Amino acid sequence: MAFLALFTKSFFLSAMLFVATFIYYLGFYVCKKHQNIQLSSAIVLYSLYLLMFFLVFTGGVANTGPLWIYIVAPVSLSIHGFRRGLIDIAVFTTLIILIMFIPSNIAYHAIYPIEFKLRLIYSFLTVSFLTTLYEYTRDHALKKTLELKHKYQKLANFDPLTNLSNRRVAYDILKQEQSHLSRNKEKLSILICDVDEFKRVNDQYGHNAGDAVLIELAKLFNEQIREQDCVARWGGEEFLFILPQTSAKNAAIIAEKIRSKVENHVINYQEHNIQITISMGIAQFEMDAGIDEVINHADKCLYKAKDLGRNRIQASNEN
Ligand SMILES: Nc1nc2c(ncn2[C@@H]2O[C@H](COP(=O)(O)OP(=O)(O)OP(=O)(O)O)[C@@H](O)[C@H]2O)c(=O)[nH]1
Repeated sequence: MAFLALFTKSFFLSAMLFVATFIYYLGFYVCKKHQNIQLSSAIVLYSLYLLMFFLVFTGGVANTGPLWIYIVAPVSLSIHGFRRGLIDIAVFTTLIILIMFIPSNIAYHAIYPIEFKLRLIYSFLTVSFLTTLYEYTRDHALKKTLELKHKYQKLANFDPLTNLSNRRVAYDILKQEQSHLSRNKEKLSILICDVDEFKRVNDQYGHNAGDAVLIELAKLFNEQIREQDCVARWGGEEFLFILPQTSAKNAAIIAEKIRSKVENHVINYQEHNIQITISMGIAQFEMDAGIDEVINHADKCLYKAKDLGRNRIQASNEN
């Protein structure tokens, strides 16, 4: 359009269009180079408004300048979203009306027939309304999709009963921690914890009471671990603790603290006071040991702890 205006000797219009092109490029540059999307969109949007005011004021080529104002609604709404975009459009419409209806003896501007001015405003408002409706629906659909994404992500990563990480996430964390281990030569230990005679809790108080016990245990475990540790629901009444920068010896101290905390904790469910105990198997990662191998070690220790009478911890070097 700038080149066309140049060929038709509309030098001022051509210069304005070249300036606008440069400003849009500047907006693009700010976005690309400085990742400042807010600033670049403000540059694009408000320079577009200025160009529109200029085209309506001067008439552009043969008084067709006002026909470009329809692009304002979609650009405003896509840049500033539903609410702010609507405010921008309202302010823009008011200024356009002022420019077109201002008496030409006050400011000399392009003269349009009254029918044209009114129809331009009506059609602009109709396009703005339809664009707003579209933007609202799109925004609503996007929010719903993000909500669903968040919900399914949560379902995929967390156990819905206890809100702890599930087995898959625990395995991923173990893989991650194991890779740190080979790089930093740090120690890493795990605890596998199983509720003792949990079937009895279900049989005696009901399945819902069993669920309440698991929820309370998860809370208690979370309170006992350090920031760098992780506790996950490994299976039915089994939990896995991942303890980075921790030797088996220190893991045993942590395990004993947790075991004793559970032993002395009374879980109130409806009118029942439920007391439970846990057994734990401890294993430390050796440099070239695989994850399954270490889990196997911890599992064997857990069985041993159960065999020795439950409510105890057992480390692999005590086998
Ligand atoms: N309420 C409830 N029970 C569960 C859940 N997952 C597993 N269980 C129950 O946990 C019980 C585990 O029983 P067992 O494997 O026999 O073990 P235990 O009774 O804990 O005995 P030991 O492990 O040998 O001390 C079973 O009755 C399962 O139904 C759950 O999410 N909620």
